[in-house]
Amino acid sequence: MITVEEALARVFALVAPLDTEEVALAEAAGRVLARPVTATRTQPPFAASAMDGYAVRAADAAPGARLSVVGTAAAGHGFAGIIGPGQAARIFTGAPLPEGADRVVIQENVQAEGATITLGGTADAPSNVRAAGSDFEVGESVAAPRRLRAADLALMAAMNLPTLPVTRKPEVALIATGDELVMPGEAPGPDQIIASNAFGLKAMVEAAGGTARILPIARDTMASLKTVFGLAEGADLVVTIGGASVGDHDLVAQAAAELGMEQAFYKVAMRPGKPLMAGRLGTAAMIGLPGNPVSALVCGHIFLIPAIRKMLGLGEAPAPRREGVLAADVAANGPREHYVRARLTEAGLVPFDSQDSALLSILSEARALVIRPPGDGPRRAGERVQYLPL
Ligand SMILES: Nc1nc2c(c(=O)[nH]1)N[C@H]1C(S)=C(S)[C@@H](COP(=O)(O)OP(=O)(O)OC[C@H]3O[C@@H](n4cnc5c(N)ncnc54)[C@H](O)[C@@H]3O)O[C@H]1N2
Ligand code: MOO
Repeated sequence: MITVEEALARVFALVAPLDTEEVALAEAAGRVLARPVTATRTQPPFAASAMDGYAVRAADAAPGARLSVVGTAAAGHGFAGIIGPGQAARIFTGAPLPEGADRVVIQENVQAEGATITLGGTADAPSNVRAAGSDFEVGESVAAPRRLRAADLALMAAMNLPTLPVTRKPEVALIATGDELVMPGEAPGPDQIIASNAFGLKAMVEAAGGTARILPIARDTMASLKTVFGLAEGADLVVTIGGASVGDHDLVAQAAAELGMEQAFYKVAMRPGKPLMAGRLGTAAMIGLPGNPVSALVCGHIFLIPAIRKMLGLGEAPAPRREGVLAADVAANGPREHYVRARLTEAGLVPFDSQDSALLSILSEARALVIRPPGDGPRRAGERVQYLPL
C-alpha cells in the first residue's frame, strides 16, 4: 500500500491544466483566470468628487468664506467652466472636478442663499476628491491564475474587459456502481438503498470549479459497467464509486482494465479510503473511489478536488490543512493515515465516537477531519493536531 502523499503525486501525474476559453464577464464567476489581464482604462479617469457639495479652490476653503456658485457638475455631466477665486460649483458624488477647483466642501457644511454660499466646518477638512487613477491606471495587470470572485469581476468590469480568458471547466463523469442502488426518488426494493455518494461528489466538484455529470447507475456486471464507462466519453475525469474492494461483485478494476485502463495505483494507507484506485483511461484520468459514503467523500476532498484544481491551472497542492487543539483524548492510531470526523467547538476538536465509514449523518455534522499520521501514539486533550476543515 502506498502513502496518501505518494497516491496524490500519482493522481497529479494523471492530469494536466486544461486549455483556455474566452467567456463573457457575466458568466465568469467562479472560473479560473488563465492569463493576466490588463486594464484598458484608468479609474477614475478624471479627478472626481467623493461627496455631494460644492467644488472650491482650497485657498478659498476657509470657514466663513462667501463664494458665488457659477455652475453645476453632476456624475456624467461635468461643468466645462473654470472655478476662479471666490467662486464655487455645485457638485455631486462621482462628478468630474471642474478646472480650478481642488477641494469639495460637503453640503452639510455649507449655507446656501441663492447663488451665494457661506462655508462652515473646519479649515483642515478632507479634500473629498478622488485623484485620477487612484483605483488603477491603464496598463495595470491583474495576476493569474485566480478563482474569480465577486470583487474581481467588478474590478475587471471597471477595467472595461467584456470577456475574460478562463481555464475550461474540468468535466467529471460520476459513475455509481452496485446492484443495491437506486436513484433518490425511486422506490428501492427490500435489499436496496439510495445512491447518495454521487450527489455529494457532484456538489464538491462543482464547488471546486468543475462540472459533474451523474451517469446511470452501473450494475455489478462487466457488461453494465462497460456500457456506463462508454457513457463517460468526453469527460476529463471519470470517477467510479464502489466496487473497488475484494468482494466477488467488486468488478470496477477488471472492467476498467478490459477497457484499457493503465492503473497508477490501487490501495492507499488511509482510513477511510483504503481501496482507492487511479489510472489513465483513454484520454481521461480515472479515479475509482471506495463505495462507503464517508470513504468516497473523504477521498473526494483528498484526491478529487486537488486534481480538479490542477486541471484548472491552480497548481499541485494537497487539500489545505489547519492546526487546531484536541478537546478530547484520542487513542493511538493504526498503520493507516486516519481522517477522523470531528466537531469544531470553542474548546477545540471533538472527534465523534463512531468513525464507521458508512455514517453520512456524522459526516454531515462534522466540520473537521483530524489527520492522524500512521502509527501516531495516543494524544491528550490540549495537544495540537492538523485537520482539514469541512
Ligand atoms: N474483505 C474485505 N472487505 C472489505 C475491505 C477489505 O479490505 N477486505 N475493505 C472495506 C473497505 S475499507 C471499504 S471502503 C469497502 C469499499 O468497498 P467497495 O469500494 O467495493 O464498495 P462497495 O462494496 O460497492 O460498497 C461499500 C458500501 O457502500 C455502499 N455504497 C456503494 N456505493 C454507494 C453509493 N453510490 N451511494 C451510497 N452507498 C453506496 C454499499 O452499498 C456498501 O454498503 O469495502 C470494505 N470491505
Ligand atoms: O477505507 Mo474503508 O474506506 O475504511 O471504509
